[in-house]
Amino acid sequence: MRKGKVGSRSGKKLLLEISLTIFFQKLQLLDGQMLVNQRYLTVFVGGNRAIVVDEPGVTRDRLYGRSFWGEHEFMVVDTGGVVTVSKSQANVMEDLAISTTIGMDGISLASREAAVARMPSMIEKQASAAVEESSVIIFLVDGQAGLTAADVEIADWLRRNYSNKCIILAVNKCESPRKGIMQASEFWSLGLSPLPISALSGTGTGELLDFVCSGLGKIECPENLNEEETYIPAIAIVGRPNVGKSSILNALVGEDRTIVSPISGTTRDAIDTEFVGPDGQKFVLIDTAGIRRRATVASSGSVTEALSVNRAFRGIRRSDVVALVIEAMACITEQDYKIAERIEKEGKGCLIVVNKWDTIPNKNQQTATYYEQDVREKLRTLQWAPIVYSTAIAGQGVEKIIVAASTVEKERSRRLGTSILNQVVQGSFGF
Ligand SMILES: Nc1nc2c(ncn2[C@@H]2O[C@H](COP(=O)(O)OP(=O)(O)OP(=O)(O)O)[C@@H](O)[C@H]2O)c(=O)[nH]1
Repeated sequence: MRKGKVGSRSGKKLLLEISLTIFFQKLQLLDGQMLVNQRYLTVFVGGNRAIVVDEPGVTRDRLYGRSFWGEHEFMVVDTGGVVTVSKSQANVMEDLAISTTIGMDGISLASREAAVARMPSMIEKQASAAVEESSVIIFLVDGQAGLTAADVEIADWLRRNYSNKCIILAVNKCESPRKGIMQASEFWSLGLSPLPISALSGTGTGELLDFVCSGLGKIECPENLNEEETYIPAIAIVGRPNVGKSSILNALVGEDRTIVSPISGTTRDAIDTEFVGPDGQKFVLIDTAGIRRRATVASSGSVTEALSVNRAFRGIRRSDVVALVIEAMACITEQDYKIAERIEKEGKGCLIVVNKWDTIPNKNQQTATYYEQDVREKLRTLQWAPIVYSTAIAGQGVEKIIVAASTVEKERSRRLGTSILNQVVQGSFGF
């Protein structure tokens, strides 16, 4: 669904095939150049999509942003910066992962270390998936640092595996047009035509976008779709860290759309994915970062986490329905209650997902009833929200989440006649 099927913008007849990947090479990330690179993404999609922190390894999942250039519409994919991982680089990445994760996941040190060690390859898998599904690849190199061994390695890898795709070599940080030509000339040896650009000043980015558009295929799109036809309800998946939000998303879409790990704080950006439900209805699923207590986030001093939580709140605001995920064994915590309050305050539709249902021992027919009583008792603000039980790692119960979300969304958008509204307001129904 996601690939090649962007929604339409009224008045546009042609859409260009989506997917243009900008992937950052690892050395650039480790040099702390991500800030500039991310600005480059911002130049493309506008606004403030990706978390931008001058700290390596922040982006982990694939991040999609819709972009326009002239009459053309396409999707830009931002990825983590791992494409080629040598042993020494992998070690650095492990250290980074250790130093930047939240660390309240309750797993043993050995499991944690093993999970951290797997992180670079998982980020790399996400980056490769983005390259795989893209029509155009922008290979971004650093014009100020000059040609590096990693550039050569990546160019070889791209030529070997993706010669059928349009690959554009963009030499970033060429602020001065005259000097830029000199800076770029060094990269001819990669066997691709280097294009000097500056994400900072915007120099050359127009030309780059012209190249991008010429490399994209055309998709016919029906003209003048009305608002109702283009409206796609959004479901935000929110909850405390490590409750299984990403696992639910992956189980629903049937692929590793986001990285799942026992380390809490794995998801950082809010990840949007279009999804078609069993009855053909489309949804946008928004996977969000785990939300810890405000005081805990503040005392951790992590800017990345603070921004992640901010994105999660924005995810709630952008959504129509929120799936509040709680962990079965932990039952309702104070933080779950706080998140529930937030959802209620935002006026969103909601369902409660009790995930990791498999971890409850000796279940019988009464278990869900007892559980429900407890949830109702402790989450009074969401009395009206349906409850769904799931075991995301086995894909059990996840389809019920969509069914419940769809019902909530329909109820939420139901139009009431004036007379019913008057009756409600006047308290005829006992409200
Ligand atoms: N037993 C069990 N484990 C699960 C289930 N769902 C997820 N997990 C495990 O819980 C851990 C966290 O899963 P994630 O999907 O990454 O959790 P998350 O809520 O997205 O985590 P953050 O990104 O940290 O907020 C992983 O080790 C998963 O394998 C489930 O239904 N049952």
